[in-house]
Amino acid sequence: MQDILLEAKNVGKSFDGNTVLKDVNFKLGKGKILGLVGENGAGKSTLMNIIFGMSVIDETGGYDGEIILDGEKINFKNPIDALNAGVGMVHQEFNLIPGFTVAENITLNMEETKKNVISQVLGKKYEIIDEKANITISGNSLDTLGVDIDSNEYVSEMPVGHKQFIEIAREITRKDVKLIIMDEPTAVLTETEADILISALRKLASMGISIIFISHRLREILNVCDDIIVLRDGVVVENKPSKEMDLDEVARLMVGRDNEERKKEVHEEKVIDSNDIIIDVENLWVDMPGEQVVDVSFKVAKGEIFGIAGLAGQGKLGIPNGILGTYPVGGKVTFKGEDLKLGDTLKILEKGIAFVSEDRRGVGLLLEEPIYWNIAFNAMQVQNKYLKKILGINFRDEGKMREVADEYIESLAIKTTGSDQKAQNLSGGNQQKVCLAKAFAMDPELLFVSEPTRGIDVGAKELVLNSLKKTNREDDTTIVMVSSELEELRSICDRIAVICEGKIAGILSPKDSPEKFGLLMSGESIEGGYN
Ligand SMILES: Nc1ncnc2c1ncn2[C@@H]1O[C@H](COP(=O)(O)OP(=O)(O)OP(=O)(O)O)[C@@H](O)[C@H]1O
Repeated sequence: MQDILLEAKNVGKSFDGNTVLKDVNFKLGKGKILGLVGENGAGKSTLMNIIFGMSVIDETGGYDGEIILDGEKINFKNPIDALNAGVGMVHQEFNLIPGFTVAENITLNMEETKKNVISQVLGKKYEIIDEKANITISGNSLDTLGVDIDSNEYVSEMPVGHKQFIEIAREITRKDVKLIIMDEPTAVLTETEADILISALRKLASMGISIIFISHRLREILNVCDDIIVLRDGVVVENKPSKEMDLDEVARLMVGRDNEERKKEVHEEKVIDSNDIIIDVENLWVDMPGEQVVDVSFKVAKGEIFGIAGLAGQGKLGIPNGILGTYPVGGKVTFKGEDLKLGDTLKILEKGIAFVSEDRRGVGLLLEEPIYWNIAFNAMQVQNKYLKKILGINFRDEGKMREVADEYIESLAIKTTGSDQKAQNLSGGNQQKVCLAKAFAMDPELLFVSEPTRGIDVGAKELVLNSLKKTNREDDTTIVMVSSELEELRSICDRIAVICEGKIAGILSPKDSPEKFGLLMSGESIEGGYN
C-alpha cells in the first residue's frame, strides 16, 4: 500500500444553494502527481480552493466532507494555515510584486536575515535582509526547475512565462513543502517552456513532493501524471492511473458526450479584396514590459482574419495592447483611411474597434458586476446601445441588456446560474467567454483578440474559434488574433505574421509548414514569404 499524503472524503460544496461539488473522494500518494481535468466550471478550482483554505470557501458557508493531510483532518481557514502545513498553491492569476526582483519575490516572507547590533538587543525582527543569501536561495530553486532566469531582474520586466516559473520557484522554496497545487500552470507557457515545467514536475515528485496538476492540455496530463481524476459537473466520473487512459477517453469523459457534437462548423467561404485595407500599421513601437514592440508594420484587408504568432516575450501581445492604449505607444496607424489617435482608447472604441485582452481579470471584466452588465457595458457606454428614453432622459434598458446576455450565455455555452451572477463568481474559462461576448455585443468592424482560448476546455475551444469565424463571416468583422497556440491560428486565420524580437520576422499562409513557422519564431530567415 502506497504512502498516502492527502485524502478527500465525500467533499461537497454549494454556493447559494447551487451545488458545484458532490461526494468527491480521492487519495494522493507521497511523491505522486495527480491530474485534475474537467470542463470549464466543472469545479476544479473550487476543490483546490477548499484544500488550500482560500477564504472564499469559509465566507460562502464552508464545505461538506473531510480533507485529511498526513493522517490528520484539516480545515484551513486561510492560505497561511495551508502554507504552514506544507501546502502551496500556484493560481491561475499571478501573485507577484512587479516592482520587486525575482529573488525578492521568491524569498518574500522567507528571507534570510543577518544579525546586527540592534537586532542583538531588540530581537530578530530588527535583523537586516541578507540579499546575497536570498539570491543564492532563489537561484537554487530556479535551477531545480531547470530554467535560466536572472534572480536580480525585476519581475515587471519579464514575459509571462518567466513569471509563472517564479511563482512555482517560490512554492518550492518554502520549508517542508509536501504538496503543491498547480491550477493551469502551463496555460501561459510556450510549448518549450511547458516541456521544461513538465520535467520539473517529475523532479519535484522524485524529491517526495506531491503535486495536484490542473490543465486543459490533456496530453500534458497524460504524459506527467500518475493518476487522473475527471470531474464533470462537480462529480468524479473517473479516477484511475493515467497509463490506463488515452486522450479520447479523457476528452469524452470530461464532456460526457462525443466531442463531435459540439462542433458547429462554419463553412461559408469568403472573398477578400486585398486592396481594401481596413487597418494600416506603420512603424509601431510599444513599451509593454516583457512584450516590447520595436518596429512593426502590416496591413489587414477588410474581412480578413489576421493572425499574430510568436514566442513569449517577443512582442506579439504588445501589438493590440499598444494600439488600444494599455501601454505607451508610437508609430502611425490608419483605420479606414483615417489616422487613429493612438493611446486614446475611448476614441478608438468609438470608431468600431473592439479588444478582448489576454488579461481578463485585470482589464477585461468588471468583476463586482453581474454578467449582463459586463456583456452590455461597453456597447452601452461607447455606442449608446441598450438605453431607453423616458421624458427625454436616457435610462438603462435592463431588459434588453439581459436579453443580449442570455443570447451569448446560450451561444457560447457560458456555465452560470444566470445573467445576474457576478463575473468574479464564474470559473476562469467562463470569464473568458464573457470577455468575448462583451466584444461581440459591440458588433465591431475590427476586433483584436488576444489569447482567446486561454483557460478554455478542449470541448469549448472549438466553440470559441467557431464563434470568431462566425462573426467574421456573418457580421463582416475583420479580426486580428494574437495567440501562443500556432495550431489554432492556422485553423482560422487567412495570414499569420510571426513576431520575433519586437519585429515581424515574416508573414505566412496558414497552409505553410509548422517548420517554417518554427524557423521564423526562432529568428531564422526563410526562403520566400507571404505578404
Ligand atoms: N464565489 C463563488 N460564488 C458563486 N459561484 C461560484 C463561486 N466560485 C465558483 N463558483 C461556481 O462554481 C462552479 C465551478 O467553478 P470552478 O472555478 O471551480 O470551475 P473550474 O473547473 O475551475 O473551471 P475553469 O476550467 O473554467 O477554471 C462554476 O459554476 C462557478 O460559477
